[in-house]
Amino acid sequence: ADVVDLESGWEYRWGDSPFTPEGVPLWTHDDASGRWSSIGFPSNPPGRGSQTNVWFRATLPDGSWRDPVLYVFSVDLIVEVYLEGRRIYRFGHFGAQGEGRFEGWPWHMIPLPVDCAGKRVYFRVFSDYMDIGLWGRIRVMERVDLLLGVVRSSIERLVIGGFSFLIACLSLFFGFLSRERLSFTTLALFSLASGCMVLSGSQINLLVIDRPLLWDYMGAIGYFTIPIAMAFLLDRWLRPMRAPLVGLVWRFHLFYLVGALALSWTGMVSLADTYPVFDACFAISLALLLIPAVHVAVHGNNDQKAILAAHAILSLLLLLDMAVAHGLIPWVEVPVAWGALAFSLAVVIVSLRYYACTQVALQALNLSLEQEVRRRTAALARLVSRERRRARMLEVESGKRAELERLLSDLQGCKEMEEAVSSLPQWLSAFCHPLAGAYYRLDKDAGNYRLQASWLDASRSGIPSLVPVCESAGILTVDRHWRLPLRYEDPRYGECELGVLWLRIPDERGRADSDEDTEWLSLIELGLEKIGLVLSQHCLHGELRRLSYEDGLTGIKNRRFLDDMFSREASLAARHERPLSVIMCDVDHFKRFNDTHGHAAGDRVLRRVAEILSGVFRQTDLVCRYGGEEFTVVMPGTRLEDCRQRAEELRQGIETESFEYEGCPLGSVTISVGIASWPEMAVAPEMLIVIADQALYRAKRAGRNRVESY
Ligand SMILES: Nc1nc2c(ncn2[C@@H]2O[C@H](COP(=O)(O)OP(=O)(O)OP(=O)(O)O)[C@@H](O)[C@H]2O)c(=O)[nH]1
Repeated sequence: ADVVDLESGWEYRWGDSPFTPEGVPLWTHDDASGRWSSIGFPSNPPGRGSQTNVWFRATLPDGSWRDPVLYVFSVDLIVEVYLEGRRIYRFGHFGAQGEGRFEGWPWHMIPLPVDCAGKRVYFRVFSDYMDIGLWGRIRVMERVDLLLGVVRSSIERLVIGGFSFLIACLSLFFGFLSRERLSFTTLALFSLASGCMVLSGSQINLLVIDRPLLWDYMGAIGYFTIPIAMAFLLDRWLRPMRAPLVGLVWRFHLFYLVGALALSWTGMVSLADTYPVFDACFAISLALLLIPAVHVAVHGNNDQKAILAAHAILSLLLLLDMAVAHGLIPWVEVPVAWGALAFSLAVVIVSLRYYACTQVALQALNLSLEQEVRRRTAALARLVSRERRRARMLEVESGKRAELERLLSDLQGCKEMEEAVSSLPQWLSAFCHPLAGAYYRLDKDAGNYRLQASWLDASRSGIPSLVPVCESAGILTVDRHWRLPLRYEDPRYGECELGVLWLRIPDERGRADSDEDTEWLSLIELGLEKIGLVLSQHCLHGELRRLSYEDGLTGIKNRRFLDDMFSREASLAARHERPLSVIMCDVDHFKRFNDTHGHAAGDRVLRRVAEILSGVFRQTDLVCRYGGEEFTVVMPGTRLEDCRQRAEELRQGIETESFEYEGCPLGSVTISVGIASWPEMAVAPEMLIVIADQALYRAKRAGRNRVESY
């Protein structure tokens, strides 16, 4: 069908037509050509002055239409259309003076009769806006074609607007996820604004909701918000640099948005009038933002550069649209929607990139978290098993300590060192359990250690029966074994080694430096140390005992020893009915000897007599110095006759001995001997010493150098 542009052959006439009482405008009948002036396009005729009313007329073209309509892109501001004196269309309400209010900038579909060709159509226009008249395209066409065209032209805006809304949601979503929350929220605001702007300009809107002003408000909100979002984003990107001008721009535009909407909503100003002011401010703002934007474009990251490029495209398109709207360049439909699309695509790219980065970061985080969890779980397991081991070890340790205390008290209860030492192997095997091992005792003469005990499967782990002497006083690790010496203090020889303990290092660890090994080692070391102390004690006691029983001059036992031992020997003899004899002997005229040869020579004689005594009697006989030059011999199991014989041997031995002192002969000495035997001579063995002493007295009185019995 025909589509004919009606963009020439127009005439205009300032002012408003008078009307007949029937409402017919007289100017539609008045063909006074002189009052009408021709104009290329029915918009902003010259010589407006303060005029708010103007009429336009044109002759409708020829064409074949079934349902023709006149399509007008836009009108400033309200309009009535007349054909043959009859009003065929009205937008807005004209008052009695031909005045009216702004009611939006919709597109217009003015129905025409089928035979409209060649007829004059009149436009009555009112505008107190800076522009007056028709705007954009004016066409005569088939109604269906117009509607199809409207739908077709709207699809682009609907898609781009919808896309912008989607992007706004996406940006909000990323805003919640991202640390750059405010930047993404601003991008969302920007997308929302451009979406509103694009959608509000879609012509199909009026077919859905025929409220032009509503759509214009929506458009204004979107349009006025764009510089706010733009400047706010720049302000954030420029931080920490101070850019007070940028902050001022977005604050001003926010103030303008709220103020303009509030004023037009309350009717104090026309929404249409807020546009030119905004356009001027927007242009200035764009100029002000140019330098900061260039700074960000140079120094910013790729995301910022992409967003800025989209901003630049949208801003240029908006400036172009502005120039068209204010008649600075001829009318052309500026594809502002494409600017919004460019911006939305930039946001999509940034979001996708951010999403990809987030995914990578999330994966890395996930991985590191998993690793951290694994590491902590392992550490926890290690801690738990260590604590378990420690608890077990503590239990073992307290058991071992109690065991050690028992052993130490047992050891202390022993009378002699040897008794204590003999119980050690068995005890050590119990104390060292569950560690397999062996105990060796040092054989100094042979120069090696002899195996005393081995326990658990120690013998299978290659414990030899002999090991060589090692001088080390500390713990050694030898062939998967610990070697721990058992040492004690001997008052005569200093620190001595009694033996060594060999312990097999537990297989499951195989190391000597783990915590548990260290615990074991220190526990056993402590045990050996304490045992060493008790042994040292025994050794010291033995030495003290030896010293208290020994005669300092002759080295044989003294009177104290005799006193201690004699009662025991007497009881044993009585219990076992075993004979017992006692010899008491005394050097004759020793005073004289001393006086003659000196005390030192006397000492020498006494020492030699003691040696002879020790040589004459059996090991089991007790040879003691009774005091001064008097000696006693206790002979368990010896009858009187044997005793007498021995005493005689002794007497003769002394008599025949040639004493000398420092190479000088001292001559000979004699001894007097008294003997007593049980059961031959006494009722009870305890009486023997007294009886022997009396026999000695008798020998002295009988002339000395003789053996006498009681
Ligand atoms: N050199 C020396 N002399 C001693 C020791 N102990 C005692 N004597 C002396 O032995 C002498 C004992 O003298 P007496 O008890 O009178 O007896 P005695 O002279 O041997 O005369 P009889 O026993 O009667 O034969 C004293 O002079 C003591 O000083 C000693 O350890 N060394």
